Amino acid sequence: RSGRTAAEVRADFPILARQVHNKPLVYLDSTASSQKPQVVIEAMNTYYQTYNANVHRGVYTISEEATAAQERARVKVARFINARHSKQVIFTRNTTESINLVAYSWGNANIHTGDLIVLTEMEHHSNLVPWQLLAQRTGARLEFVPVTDDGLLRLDIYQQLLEQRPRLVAFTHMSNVLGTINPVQEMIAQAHAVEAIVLVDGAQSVPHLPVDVQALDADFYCFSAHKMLGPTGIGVLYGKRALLEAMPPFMGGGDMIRTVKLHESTWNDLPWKFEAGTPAIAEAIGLGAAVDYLNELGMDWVQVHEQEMTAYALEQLQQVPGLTIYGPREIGQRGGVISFTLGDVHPHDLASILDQETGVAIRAGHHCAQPLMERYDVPATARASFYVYTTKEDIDALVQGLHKALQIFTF
Ligand SMILES: Cc1ncc(COP(=O)(O)O)c(CN[C@@H](CS)C(=O)O)c1O
Repeated sequence: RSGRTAAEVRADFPILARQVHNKPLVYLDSTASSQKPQVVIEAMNTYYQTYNANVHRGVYTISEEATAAQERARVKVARFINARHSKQVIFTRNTTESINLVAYSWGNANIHTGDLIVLTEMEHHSNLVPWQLLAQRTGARLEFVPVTDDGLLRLDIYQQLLEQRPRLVAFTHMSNVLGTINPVQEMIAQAHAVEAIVLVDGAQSVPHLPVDVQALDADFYCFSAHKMLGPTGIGVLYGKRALLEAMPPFMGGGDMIRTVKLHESTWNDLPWKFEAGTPAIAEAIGLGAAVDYLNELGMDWVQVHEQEMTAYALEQLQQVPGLTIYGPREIGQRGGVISFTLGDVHPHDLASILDQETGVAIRAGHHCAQPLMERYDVPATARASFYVYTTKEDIDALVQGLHKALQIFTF
């Protein structure tokens, strides 16, 4: 919708004017954390400079302004994912905490010995370990949907697992390693047909794709501000109202209560029942500014831009000798995350050379997805990822860097 070019967008991100090792910074690790536009930085500074106060409690102007700003941010987030009501938007610290909140609050109350939880082989540790801990606490069992050689879920096996009537199904909307975009709407409908509850890990989808939680009919949907142009320290748990109303609090403390006696307390309404203590106020305001920025660009623009960058990158990378790409080749089946290996060059060495020789920043490692590394029999991969500020010149710099690394490592 915006019609702006990535080159124009780049000017909004102060850090992208940086040099590293006397070369322009080429930031290709937005999957780990995105960069921040000036308007997000300014929104947070303005809060600290002109209306810094605690929320919900003060009966003075700047506290009322801070409270209003935080709740405006919540409404913006609710509209951004098309939640029916902003009460369904719980502010957490990050995707990891959002998933843990569901595993402890909904899980402890609803998962029992012998119950089945279905996950997939491509999950991030944050959407795997909380369920392992829940299974250990309750005696539930985990089953996993495998991934094909080119990074797609085995939906036939997903169907078979659903026949065992799991209580809970949890999967990522987009893989942070393979870039695979899963058919979540269809997977949710199939899980609901056997009365399973579905949690979607949206850490890599909300920043990059239009997400409509009502159309998807997700029961829980989780994501982080720092991956979508916002600050670290704040994330979101979206949940269906009836589920959130029925769930016991996750953490106890100030704000999440209605009345407190020495021996027992009653709880506040949604969303505050799940927001104990002083919230991340500046971060909520920053997230609100990030949502405004993305709405200005339009998520359709974001998705199309990233598809263009991904198509160009796949085309260029495939010409690098000895380079192996992991994940779907079809642009419609993947987002702007490309994991790859370059011959037998260790990804860590490759990332260091790229940083030192060309100013290119990519991720190297297991990307908090060790089971997926095992599935592809690699100790680690290199990973390049794209966002609203990525240009073809960035990708050219990466490819030139890879050729330079080949020279260094093959003589
Ligand atoms: C699919 C997916 N699910 C959960 C998380 C966790 O997000 P937090 O904001 O850290 O809680 C991430 C964050 N993945 C980063 C850090 S490992 C990456 O470099 O891939 C993710 O990609």
